[in-house]
Amino acid sequence: MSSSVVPVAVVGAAGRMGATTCAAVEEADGLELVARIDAGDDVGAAVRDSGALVAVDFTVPAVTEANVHAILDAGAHAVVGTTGWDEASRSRVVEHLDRLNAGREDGLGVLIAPNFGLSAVLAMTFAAKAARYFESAEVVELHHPNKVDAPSGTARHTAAAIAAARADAGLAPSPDATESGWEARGADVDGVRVHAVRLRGLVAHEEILFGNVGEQLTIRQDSFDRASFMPGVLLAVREVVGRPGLTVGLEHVLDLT
Ligand SMILES: NC(=O)c1ccc[n+]([C@@H]2O[C@H](COP(=O)([O-])OP(=O)(O)OC[C@H]3O[C@@H](n4cnc5c(N)ncnc54)[C@H](O)[C@@H]3O)[C@@H](O)[C@H]2O)c1
Ligand SMILES: O=C(O)C1=N[C@H](C(=O)O)CCC1
Repeated sequence: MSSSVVPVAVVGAAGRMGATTCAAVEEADGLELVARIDAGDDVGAAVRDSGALVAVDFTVPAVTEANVHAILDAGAHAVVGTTGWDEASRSRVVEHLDRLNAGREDGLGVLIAPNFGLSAVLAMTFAAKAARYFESAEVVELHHPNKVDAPSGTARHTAAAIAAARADAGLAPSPDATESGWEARGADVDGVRVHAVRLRGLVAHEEILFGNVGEQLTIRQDSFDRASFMPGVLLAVREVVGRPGLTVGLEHVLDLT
């Protein structure tokens, strides 16, 4: 393996996204797939023994944080697509990175992105820009019925960005006269209602709805094939090595912030 080639391990390699990522890495110039890791494997040992410089995690919410700690202890950077992260789990990763990187110039990096798809990242960016101008905002996410978590990580990331923009603009809560049947109003993510649809035939889709008197703005993105996520995954693999610490969201790598 020449020194310019980046060795990459994939964790969750037998899954929908992991298998797609393995194929993409094998096809990519300058990257070499050195490990396919899945349930039952010792993630840290497999990453360390493979000599991977970067490990990509597409597993399940219940295990992704533990996998990232194991990847870091194995001396590799992590690119994480698995969803289910919250402020507490992200903080524990930051603490781990701070300990490992103390005094180092070339510290380890972790890049977590709820969505690596360009259309999704742009939709989230446009929504954050539009949010301050509308009285009402709601998010609808639509996915295949094999998805284990709801709302999606993309919808949570979108709603959090909308909520931050609304707070920055000093907006009042969106109007809602609901008195009963709150279970039909969807999840409350930072004060933004998020609705989840699961339907055979779908892959990954999101609609962001903004409303004012007499008008509506709808921002929609569709991922019809998991190939749509791969340019972003490969970009993250190449970028994470030079980004010590925790980066959350591909928008920071696409110069959209
Ligand atoms: N960021 C993005 O762009 C993006 C895109 C699609 C999916 N996702 C997320 O990626 C995750 C995986 O989605 P999927 O559709 O590939 O799921 P999947 O169920 O098809 O794949 C998950 C894989 O992880 C493996 N696994 C489970 N526990 C493990 C462990 N402890 N160690 C190693 N491997 C383990 C499973 O055996 C399986 O092969 C989900 O959280 C999903 O929300 C993110
Ligand atoms: O297929 C999935 O599962 C997806 N999960 C991510 C999310 O939860 O936002 C990204 C879209 C596809």
